[in-house]
Amino acid sequence: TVPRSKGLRDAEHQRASRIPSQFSQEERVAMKESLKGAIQIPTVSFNPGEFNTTALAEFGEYMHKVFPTVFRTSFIQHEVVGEYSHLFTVQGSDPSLQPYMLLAHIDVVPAPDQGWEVPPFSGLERDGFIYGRGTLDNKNSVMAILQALELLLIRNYIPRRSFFIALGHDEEIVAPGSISAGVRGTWGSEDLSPPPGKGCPARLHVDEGSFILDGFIPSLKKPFAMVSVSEKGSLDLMMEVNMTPGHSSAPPKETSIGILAAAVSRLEQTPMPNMFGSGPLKMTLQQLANEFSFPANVIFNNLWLFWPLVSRLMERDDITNALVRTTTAVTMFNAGIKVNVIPPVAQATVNFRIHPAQTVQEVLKLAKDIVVDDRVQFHVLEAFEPLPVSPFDDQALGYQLIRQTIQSVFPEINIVAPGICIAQTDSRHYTNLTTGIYRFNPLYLQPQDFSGIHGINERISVQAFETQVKFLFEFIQNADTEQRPVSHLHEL
Ligand SMILES: CCCCCCCC/C=C\CCCCCCCC(=O)N[C@@H](CCCCN)C(=O)O
Ligand SMILES: [Zn+2]
Ligand SMILES: [Zn+2]
Repeated sequence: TVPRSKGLRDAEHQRASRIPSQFSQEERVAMKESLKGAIQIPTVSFNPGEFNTTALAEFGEYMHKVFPTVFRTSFIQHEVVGEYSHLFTVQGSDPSLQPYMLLAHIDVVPAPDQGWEVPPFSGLERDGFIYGRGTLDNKNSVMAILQALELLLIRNYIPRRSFFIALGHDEEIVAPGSISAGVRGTWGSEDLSPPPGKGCPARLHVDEGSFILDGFIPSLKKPFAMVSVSEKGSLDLMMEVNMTPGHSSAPPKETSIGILAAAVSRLEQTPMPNMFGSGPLKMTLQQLANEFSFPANVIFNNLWLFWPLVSRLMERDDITNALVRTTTAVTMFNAGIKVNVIPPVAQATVNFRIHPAQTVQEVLKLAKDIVVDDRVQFHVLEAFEPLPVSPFDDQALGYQLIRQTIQSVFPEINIVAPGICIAQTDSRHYTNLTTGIYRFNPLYLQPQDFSGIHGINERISVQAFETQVKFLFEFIQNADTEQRPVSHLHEL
């Protein structure tokens, strides 16, 4: 008999053992209530070492409560890393298939009540939406990943391809990333060959960091899925001015506050150079070109000619501006001790998000050339270079698995394009483990929803969360393909 080709057997196997992503009404109610319960636990991380440890510990217990099957399944190992992060190793039946990793984070940024329609840690449901800090960033992913696994296990699913679930508790702060530090510690930070029994380090990661984008580009009426194959770098720069304190009845010409305020103002008034055309954005727009209406489709199909116009148009909106340049955000200003005392010190912190065509050092030098005042001291608090571009061609297993799952769960979406994440994710800690790092949240996002991330009235629709669970339910099964990742060397 002629042996079946591996591919055919693989496809047949996939079809034969496929578990349909249909959930009972009871399961659908339970999953939304589980998300609400997660939102109600205030796992806020403030600054390095400043976490709500009570809430983080409570969240660990909560996961055991709502996902009992995950925790009692023999082929799933659960480890607590760095006291409050969680690493699940799901052992597949075919050890020859290289594993992958699903990343999400438990911690959230603070959320003062002011401006919220409902209390930010209430998890209240209104008009089909669940409100709360973390509903988009990023407890939705924590809960959707574990929920999908729980539902698969209840249906007697056994994975062929091993995978890891890494749930960090310090993603939102300046930190080495305990879960990734813990994982590197377990797997060996430089050595890609793992210790015995730990399984190969994951060859692809899927994390937060992009969405199905709807309404972000004028004249692009249709939503499209952008899978972030890279992410901007970051530079947290603290600027400081020190002066001799004194009586405010005889003030100097300039105080430390005045000097620093002028420096900060110069930074804000002098945007970093527009780098349109160097980085993934041009690729994203070229893939979208035919989705635009006339005359935009002509413009985006001829960027060689129209790029100056496009780069100027993209500057107009805060979000698309973040795609064409290194952004400058003055986020903290602390100074003064008393109304009648000349302030001895003034400090301001600037958060730069670095375009892939620039480096930390280049941005630091540009900032100094803009401030141009020797009385202002520069202190780098944290810095990360822009990440390399992950492969996204037909051979890129991770990208193709995401694309395949998008097309099955969101059949109405006909464009999946690679792009760049304008924010940072924990995936930046894993660049020494894999080149296949992808950032995608299977949710529709409109500009007004983006303002909820780290802002007020962050919310997710019940339907969107259920679809996110469905996506992961499908993705985990799609990953059971026998296809093997191909090592890539990729230049944009
Ligand atoms: C051409 C199409 C237009 C693209 C429009 C992009 C719209 C924005 C989409 C996604 C942005 C990702 C936001 C969600 C992830 C945020 C993760 C986060 O908050 N990370 C923190 C990490 C902080 C680490 C300590 N420094 C952050 O970036 O601040
Ligand atoms: Zn996040
Ligand atoms: Zn965040």
